[in-house]
Amino acid sequence: MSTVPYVAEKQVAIAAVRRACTLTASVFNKLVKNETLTKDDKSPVTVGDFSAQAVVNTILGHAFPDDRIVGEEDAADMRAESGVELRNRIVELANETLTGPLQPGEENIWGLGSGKAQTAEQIMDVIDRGNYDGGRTGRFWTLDPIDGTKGFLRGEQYAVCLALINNARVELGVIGCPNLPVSASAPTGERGCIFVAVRGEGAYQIPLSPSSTVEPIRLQIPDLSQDQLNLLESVEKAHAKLSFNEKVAQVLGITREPTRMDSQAKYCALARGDGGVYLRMPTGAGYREKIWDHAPGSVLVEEAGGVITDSRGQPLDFGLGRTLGENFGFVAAGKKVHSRVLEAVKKAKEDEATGSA
Ligand SMILES: Nc1ncnc2c1ncn2[C@@H]1O[C@H](COP(=O)(O)O)[C@@H](O)[C@H]1OP(=O)(O)O
Ligand SMILES: [Mg+2]
Ligand SMILES: [Mg+2]
Ligand SMILES: [Mg+2]
Repeated sequence: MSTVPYVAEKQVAIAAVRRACTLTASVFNKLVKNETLTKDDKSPVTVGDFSAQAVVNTILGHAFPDDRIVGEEDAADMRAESGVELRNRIVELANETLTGPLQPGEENIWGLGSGKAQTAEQIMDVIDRGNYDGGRTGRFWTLDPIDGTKGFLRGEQYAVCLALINNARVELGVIGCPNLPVSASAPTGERGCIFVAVRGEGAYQIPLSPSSTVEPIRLQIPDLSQDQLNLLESVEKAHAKLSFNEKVAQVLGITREPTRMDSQAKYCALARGDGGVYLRMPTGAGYREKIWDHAPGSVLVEEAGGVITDSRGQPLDFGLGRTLGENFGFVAAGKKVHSRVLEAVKKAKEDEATGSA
């Protein structure tokens, strides 16, 4: 008799992402000026990022005490003498979310709905449980508490992203998108969805609200016709070489405008057929992509029948540590389109090298 893998992990991951999404959505409406910091790499981080990491790590810690976590944030700024205000706000937000009443689907998750608040020290320690370095062997989670912080700050797309990796293979991915329309055909309609994939078990879209009775939707990347095809790409010019995307689109004969969207919501859009190709090329500034920025998206795309590789067609390696190593960019698409895109990238690179474009 075969058993369905990762049932408990999936339930816990969905509950954790749901709670974190409730937190980030409410923080957005209340954010004030000094609640956003600039990190050493010049990227922004908000009280929402820290407290969402505290919430997810706490839930994972209760459910799977031996599991390690590779999380984007750490508590160093909160521990600094100047960080008192920041710390108090994050502790308040995290406790508010963790002590909220038990939701459907959380019945077996110990520690939730207990009403028991954590101390500041405990919150900082639990955020720092995300300091694991990753690697080739063993089991660990990756967490990006707010992916696309710039999109979050603009009130646009962002995502809470969680994945489980075992021996360098992504086994489970859960992506919460509080601002993503439930259906691309109703862009001004209801917003908020979660995307879930377990290796070998398919990719699904489920409602963000735990009390919704809407059934999961199985996702399969459709075979898009040439005139339906377009590129999914970053909003931020510093994150991806958008001028190169334009050349690739030309080579492919794509006529539709690209869809620009922050965060791993791009992988979710691809998985449900809202756009045919996610192309992310390095800007040349030496940025190394992080495993938490692609782990859940990669399993989602693969389980929706698609393919994800670097721009040379090589598989992504999640066993190298916190980063994906040397950055050759990413190509994700349905099977047939993917090989065409790799050819087009090659051609655009050659044209660039010979100056013929
Ligand atoms: N210089 C950079 N180049 C590429 N990606 C970056 C850079 N700085 C931050 N990022 C990360 O890129 C992702 C956003 O990409 P996109 O613009 O396509 O949404 C985020 O994970 C963001 O981190 P963060 O999680 O802090 O927002
Ligand atoms: Mg960040
Ligand atoms: Mg990110
Ligand atoms: Mg982030």
